[in-house]
Amino acid sequence: MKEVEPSFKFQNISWDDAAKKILRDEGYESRLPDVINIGAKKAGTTVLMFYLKFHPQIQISSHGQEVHYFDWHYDKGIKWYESQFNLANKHQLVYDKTPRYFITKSAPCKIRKDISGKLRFILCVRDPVSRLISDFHFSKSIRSSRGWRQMQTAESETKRLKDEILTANFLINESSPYVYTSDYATHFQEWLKEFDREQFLIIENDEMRSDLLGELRKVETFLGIDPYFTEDMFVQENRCLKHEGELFCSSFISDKRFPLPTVDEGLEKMLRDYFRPRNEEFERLTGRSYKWTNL
Ligand SMILES: Nc1ncnc2c1ncn2[C@@H]1O[C@H](COP(=O)(O)OS(=O)(=O)O)[C@@H](OP(=O)(O)O)[C@H]1O
Repeated sequence: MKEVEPSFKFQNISWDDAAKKILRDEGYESRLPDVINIGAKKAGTTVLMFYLKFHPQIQISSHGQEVHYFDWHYDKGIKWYESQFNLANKHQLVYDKTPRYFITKSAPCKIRKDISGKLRFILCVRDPVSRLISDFHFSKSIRSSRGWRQMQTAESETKRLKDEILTANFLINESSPYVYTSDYATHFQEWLKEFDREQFLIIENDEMRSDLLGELRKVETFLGIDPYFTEDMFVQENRCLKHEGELFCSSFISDKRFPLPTVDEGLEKMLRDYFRPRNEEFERLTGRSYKWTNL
């Protein structure tokens, strides 16, 4: 009898399914995440995933994007969630990054119920005021047309920012999503109702900007995976990574083709006064200090 070529065996199934079959034969399987980067939005979550995906023991979503299961796609079911990730072998960890989970009140409880085993979380944080400005700028920049952008000035952006984050009585508007997302203590409290503090690694944005390799090593240690990143891999001011003889570069700098708002002394003081007690509470909850807590 004629031997059937392996490629022939797969001719009625997609290339993707054929590749998956080969991987399954080699011990790869579909799995729910072992580690979730829960946020916060605009605190450096993309750059962190860009590098971690090169680690041989990390598998991310197959489309390389945020999965948004526990906030937007929960009705699609857990099998759908599982199917969003690359197959992983027993030495690898499956990694989800969806910064909106951090502020989704129902997410911690859903995650605890739906994913068994000892999950680990990475929480990226940043000076709440600079996070707020980045979030404000970025949200509008992705929604707005080029014509709109060209008409913006620092003054018009400052006015728009104030309209968004201040109430009619010129107080900080707690329900503005920009303000709300930067109130780390309120959100983290919800996570601590369901998980132990030890399950979270906090990555601070300024520390990641000044010592990317150091922070990646913290992630490796926290996740119990082999040390992979070395100094010589990072080139062009950390924007590119040398991996298996190739150079991979990406731009993580948000689109700032129209002016940023100006945060004058008065507004900055209001924001700092608003966030200070919340930052202090966040320090207490996380058991570590941040340079921006008492600014
Ligand atoms: N190496 C490094 N370290 C720390 N932070 C960095 C790094 N590279 C980029 N960035 C900044 O990360 C900001 C975007 O954060 P996120 O990727 O979490 O944004 S998002 O929520 O996924 O949209 C975004 O901030 P802004 O530029 O202020 O908007 C990026 O500049």
